[in-house]
Amino acid sequence: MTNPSILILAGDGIGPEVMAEVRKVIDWYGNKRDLAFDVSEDLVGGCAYDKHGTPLHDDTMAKAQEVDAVLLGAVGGPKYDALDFSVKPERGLLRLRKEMDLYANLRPAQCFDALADFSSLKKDVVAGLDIMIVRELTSGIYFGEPRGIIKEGNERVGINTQRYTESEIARVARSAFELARKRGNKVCSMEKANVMESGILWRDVVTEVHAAEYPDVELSHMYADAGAMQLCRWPKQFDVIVTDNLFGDLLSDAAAMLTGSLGMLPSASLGAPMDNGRPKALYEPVHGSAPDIAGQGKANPIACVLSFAMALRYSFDQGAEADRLEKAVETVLADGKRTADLLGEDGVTPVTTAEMGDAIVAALEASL
Ligand SMILES: NC(=O)C1=CN([C@@H]2O[C@H](COP(=O)(O)OP(=O)(O)OC[C@H]3O[C@@H](n4cnc5c(N)ncnc54)[C@H](O)[C@@H]3O)[C@@H](O)[C@H]2O)C=CC1
Ligand SMILES: CC(C)CC(=O)C(=O)O
Ligand SMILES: [Mg+2]
Repeated sequence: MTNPSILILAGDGIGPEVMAEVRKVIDWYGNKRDLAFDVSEDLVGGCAYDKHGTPLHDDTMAKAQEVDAVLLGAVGGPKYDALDFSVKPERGLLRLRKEMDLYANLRPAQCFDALADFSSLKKDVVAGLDIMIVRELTSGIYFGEPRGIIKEGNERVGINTQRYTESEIARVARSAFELARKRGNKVCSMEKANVMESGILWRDVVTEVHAAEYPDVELSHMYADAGAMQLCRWPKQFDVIVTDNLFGDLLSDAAAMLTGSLGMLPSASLGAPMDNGRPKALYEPVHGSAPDIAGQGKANPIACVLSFAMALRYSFDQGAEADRLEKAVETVLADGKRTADLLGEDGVTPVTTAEMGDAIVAALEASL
């Protein structure tokens, strides 16, 4: 039997730094759990532009379509800010998501007990928090046409289009309802049906899918601005939140801070099942390339490590090993290990990115 295949696209900025720690974890599984993966690496984002003049080479795109899972670090950075929009690093990531048809982006926000004091909210508001944001990932305003910057009279006009079809809304709604059934059985759908036609359609379709296929799941609706407020006020009222591409992007960064840091939030981007019954999948931290700390050994690798835990769960049918890895992260945090982003003012010396990765591997080892 061949090993499951993984394509690593570490990308730019802190991407390669956090991915180096995931490599340690992957190697540990190969050596200690008889869970070997065929790992290949390639370029995406600014580093791909530097080499090929495009943020995603066609060969890389083809490889991504073939493997069992893609692990991505992050893309972008100030070096590429002035590039033409068509070759910006971020466009490489958007192309991957679109062409792999990864429509359901799962962004779990869980607050580890050891970090409940550190969250930007009060301890009782976040302790035990476990919510799942399901963000639509392949449509909406990041992809809609027309788009561009045009000249109108004497001034420029920037245009983006929010566009959703019924089927795009229905399939991500189903992902959210299916997940809810395995969790707290509640879905809150967020849009702005008060001011956007796409929001009206979103609400209608989610309501129809619910009535026809998931009447056992509790469904509520919220305008996304009020949802942002409720996420900060009392996040534990939510179980699964389903929302569009733009609102999901914003709400998940906000949810990250409930857990302590943007460096804590993993994600899984899932598409339709392949021939083997597993979804097409890409796993990546929610954060970006963090140019302000890149190259300094300060990046928190936990979001990327937890993204690999999601790969173990959703792509490789290794739920128990995913639990083991999440537990290892919990142990390391309970032991007081903190990267700089998780430090308060109490004078604790931060660990480096590599030290955090080593500590996670040591905790895995101790779990045997
Ligand atoms: N999926 C991706 O590849 C994403 C790429 N980006 C790109 O990244 C670049 C920088 O964007 P920003 O808005 O600064 O967002 P960012 O997520 O890179 O950073 C925001 C803040 O969070 C901190 N941070 C992020 N990840 C961290 C980690 N693992 N450990 C410790 N601190 C961490 C950063 O130091 C920074 O202060 C841009 O080019 C942007 O387009 C942004 C978001 C997602
Ligand atoms: C490059 C952006 C589209 C990525 C982003 O901010 C995200 O997906 O969270
Ligand atoms: Mg984002």
